[in-house]
Amino acid sequence: MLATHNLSFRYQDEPVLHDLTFDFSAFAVTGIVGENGCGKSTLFMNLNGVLRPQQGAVLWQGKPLNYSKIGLIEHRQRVTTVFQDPEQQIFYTDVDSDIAFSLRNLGVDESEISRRVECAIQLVDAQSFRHKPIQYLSHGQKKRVAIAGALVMEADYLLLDEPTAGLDPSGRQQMIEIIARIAAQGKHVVISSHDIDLIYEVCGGVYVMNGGKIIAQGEPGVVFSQAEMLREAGLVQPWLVKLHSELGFPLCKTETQLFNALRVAKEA
Ligand SMILES: Nc1ncnc2c1ncn2[C@@H]1O[C@H](COP(=O)(O)OP(=O)(O)OP(=O)(O)O)[C@@H](O)[C@H]1O
Repeated sequence: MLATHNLSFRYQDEPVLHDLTFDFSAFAVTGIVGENGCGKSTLFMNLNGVLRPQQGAVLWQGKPLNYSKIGLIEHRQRVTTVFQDPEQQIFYTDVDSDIAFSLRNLGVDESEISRRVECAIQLVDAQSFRHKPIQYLSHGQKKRVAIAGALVMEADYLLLDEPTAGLDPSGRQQMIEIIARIAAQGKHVVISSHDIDLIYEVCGGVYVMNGGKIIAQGEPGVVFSQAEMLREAGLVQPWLVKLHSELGFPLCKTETQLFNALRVAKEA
């Protein structure tokens, strides 16, 4: 449903994205990895219609995005974005009002707003801090509020820009669980990150970007086995893939799976 076709974008004289063809419908969770400055955030702003490509197109159901005011309002109800810095998306001092902001702007009925806010709060596990003023929340909690604010749109696609940036290990683990819960609800999630371990663990498909181009795509275990390609893109292999390719450990998606496999092998 959400895709791009030969999309190229430049800021004034600086070309940033080159001839990008993505299909984000094949997997529940798709990852885009690349080093700082390779164009991930610029791509997201093209995908949600904030920026418009000079060549090629963003496609919805195979048709080029309609950039009229109405077209963009419709598009943003199908594709919502959560940016890296939650402060950019926080407008109120209380959690519930902040999460409801976009729906109130759209004039959605108050009982429907309450229903959607409750669902979003459950999904991001925000029950324990929903009554605290937002300014007292931790960075990780603010990120979860920003995600809830996107989830209430009940869009088909959620774009997450660097969802684990600035999170401690337990916040990171909670984010992984939240992404899994969102995907289990039948939504598509697209994650842009240079946290390659995250992308390896949660994504069904992955694109590697370098210098605004796609240099590899496919199943994460296969793509991330190409150590030389990743080095050229300024990335390192996920540690679980490295253990497999360099030391012959079983290829596992998560640390838990690896420990279980090693325990079984030890007992055998
Ligand atoms: N508003 C802008 N005007 C001009 N150049 C910009 C603008 N925003 C980004 N750029 C440039 O576009 C390139 C891609 O930036 P972008 O933020 O999309 O990369 P990124 O992969 O998201 O980086 P990071 O991982 O650091 O967030 C960089 O060279 C950046 O300097």
